[in-house]
Amino acid sequence: MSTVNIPRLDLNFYVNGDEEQRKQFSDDIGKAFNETGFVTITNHGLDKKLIDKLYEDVKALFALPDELKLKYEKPELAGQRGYTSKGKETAKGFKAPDLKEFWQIGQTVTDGDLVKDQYPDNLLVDELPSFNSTTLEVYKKLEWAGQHLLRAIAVYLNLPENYFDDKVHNGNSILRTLHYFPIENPELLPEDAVRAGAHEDINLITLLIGASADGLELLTRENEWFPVKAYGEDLVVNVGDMLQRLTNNKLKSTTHRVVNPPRELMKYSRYSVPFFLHPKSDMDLTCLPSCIDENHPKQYTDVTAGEYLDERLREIGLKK
Ligand SMILES: O=C(O)CCC(=O)C(=O)O
Ligand SMILES: [Fe+2]
Repeated sequence: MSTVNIPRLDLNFYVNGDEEQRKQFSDDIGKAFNETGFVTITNHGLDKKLIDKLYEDVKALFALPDELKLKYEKPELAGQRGYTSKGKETAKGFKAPDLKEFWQIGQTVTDGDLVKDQYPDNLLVDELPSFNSTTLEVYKKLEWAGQHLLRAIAVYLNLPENYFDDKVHNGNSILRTLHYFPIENPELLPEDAVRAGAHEDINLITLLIGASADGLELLTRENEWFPVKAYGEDLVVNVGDMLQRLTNNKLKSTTHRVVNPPRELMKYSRYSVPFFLHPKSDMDLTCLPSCIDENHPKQYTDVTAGEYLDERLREIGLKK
């Protein structure tokens, strides 16, 4: 099996470090995003207590009866807010849907920004007020961490440090709480049914809480699957297709999946919480001129983030 370097980086080095530490952080994250598309991040601003509380609330949500959760499934929202039931999302190129259900929370604009009109309101879980408040707090904290990671990436790309700031302020980010549900009879599953089929994320970067659980794997350049492991409460952070597009493939949106556990463990749940950091929909994803040269001809047509998101949601069956 090939070995893959997924460095563990301390966000505090970038946020509060001296010049040398900040430069080191930018270089390290840029290099890892160029090579494997994945890093793990410590000192990201979410303490263990908040993460434990989040998982407690997420478990309580999915433990609610299916009929009750279905009350919060709104097909007109294309899964972007509230509940998406089992069997709804299918990775591109797969026949069987992923073995998961999820709940998504979007942006809450409170500063009068006109972008508010573009976003549907979040659905609140009447039965679990603490789920609503915890996820909102986690959303804000991950937005903060993501903004600082993008600053470090902008420096690596020789852009102004604040290049992404106004593009992600009040952006269309999504916090997804995920439940890979127990399967009592794995032998009855369709052949290609997995927890999450091989895919690339759509957004700029993804910050994932809970990747200490087994199952997440990335596809190496040698076309081998390699397990991604995070230490303790570290976040796993990876490049999505929007950032890959913007950088004309300089930063890699690496294919990943969540495999099924051994048969005897299929009857246990797996939970995870990715935060998909999206810009506002008017962000121009045209390849940066600095990422195009003789050896790296332009690979993508010009598109805005909003147009691109629409196209991708149709592909995975969430938007009709
Ligand atoms: O559950 C995980 O560990 C990863 C989930 C994921 O890749 C996704 O939802 O895009
Ligand atoms: Fe993903």
